[in-house]
Amino acid sequence: MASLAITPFAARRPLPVYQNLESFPFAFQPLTLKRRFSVEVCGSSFLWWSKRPRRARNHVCSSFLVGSAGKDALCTAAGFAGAYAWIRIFDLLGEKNVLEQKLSRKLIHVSTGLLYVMLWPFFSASPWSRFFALAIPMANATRLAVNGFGLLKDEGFVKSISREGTAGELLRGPFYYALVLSCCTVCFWRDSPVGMTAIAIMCGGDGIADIVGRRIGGIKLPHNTRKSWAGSISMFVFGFALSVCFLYYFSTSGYYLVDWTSAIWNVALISFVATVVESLPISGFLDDNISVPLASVILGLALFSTSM
Ligand SMILES: Nc1ccn([C@@H]2O[C@H](COP(=O)(O)OP(=O)(O)OP(=O)(O)O)[C@@H](O)[C@H]2O)c(=O)n1
Ligand SMILES: C/C(=C\CO)CCC[C@H](C)CCC[C@H](C)CCCC(C)C
Repeated sequence: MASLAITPFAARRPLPVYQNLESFPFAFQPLTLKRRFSVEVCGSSFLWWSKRPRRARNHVCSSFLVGSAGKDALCTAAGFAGAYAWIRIFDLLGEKNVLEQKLSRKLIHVSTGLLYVMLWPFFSASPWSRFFALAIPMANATRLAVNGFGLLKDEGFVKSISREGTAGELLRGPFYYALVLSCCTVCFWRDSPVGMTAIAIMCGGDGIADIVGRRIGGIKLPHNTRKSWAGSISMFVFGFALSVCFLYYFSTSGYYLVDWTSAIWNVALISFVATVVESLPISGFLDDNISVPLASVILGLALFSTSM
């Protein structure tokens, strides 16, 4: 099994969170640092937290939670608006014939999940923040279901998300996609590399395989003549590169420490296995948006388990 690759700061040192946040490279930094004491208390470990006198603890934490709830609500609202606007842009580009429907759909597949994960560090250190983040893919899953079942008819939305322009399609690949983002948010959130690696490979890797495979094509795979070497190699390369970018992004934001030598090997192995799974002729009964993240999560749990 792999050696210690990634260690959450909280597991190593009792009070590191504000130090991590000092290297936080984003616009929300002043807001976070003003609440330094609160962040230390709630964002570190409950063990340390429970050693505080009860009255002081309640006071600090209730003010922290109220402040963080406002910040989290703002991030959730930005996510709702961002997702709506982003899909609308692709809808307009499709309408104006700037992008063909298949490419527009794949660009949405590649970009939305990656942008969603990039939003995670903007949420507060509250233990509830992941549930605020969860509201974003859940709201989009609801939008897909409502349109997919025909309860609402948003033609632009259906056109930019579906392959053939039929509403029923939204209930398959796109719906699974939103569910996978939701599950990774709840189960892994930002102090684990497992979920973000699975998302990077599902969004970036699998999406790019389609874009490159359709355009370059060329020699087909021996075990699946619908897929090409060009598609699979680009899936491996982009899945790997985007996963490494996420590890860098979240480690420099202070969520965990990375031992790069073993982390790179772990991510390469996960990307390779996910690429092999994507290449198998099984998408008729198991959608790529389930098989690829499932394989990545299982392997990620095994490889990163010593350091969780
Ligand atoms: N490893 C891969 C993956 C995809 N492709 C290309 O991308 C197309 C779409 O692949 P895929 O996404 O697996 O097909 P669908 O499931 O039909 O599409 P979607 O994921 O958009 O639902 C394939 O026909 C093929 O031309 C490829 O060449 N090599
Ligand atoms: C076409 C898709 C998958 C088919 O393989 C992707 C569907 C995307 C969903 C409709 C929208 C998902 C939105 C994200 C959860 C949030 C993005 C937020 C960000 C700020 C843009």
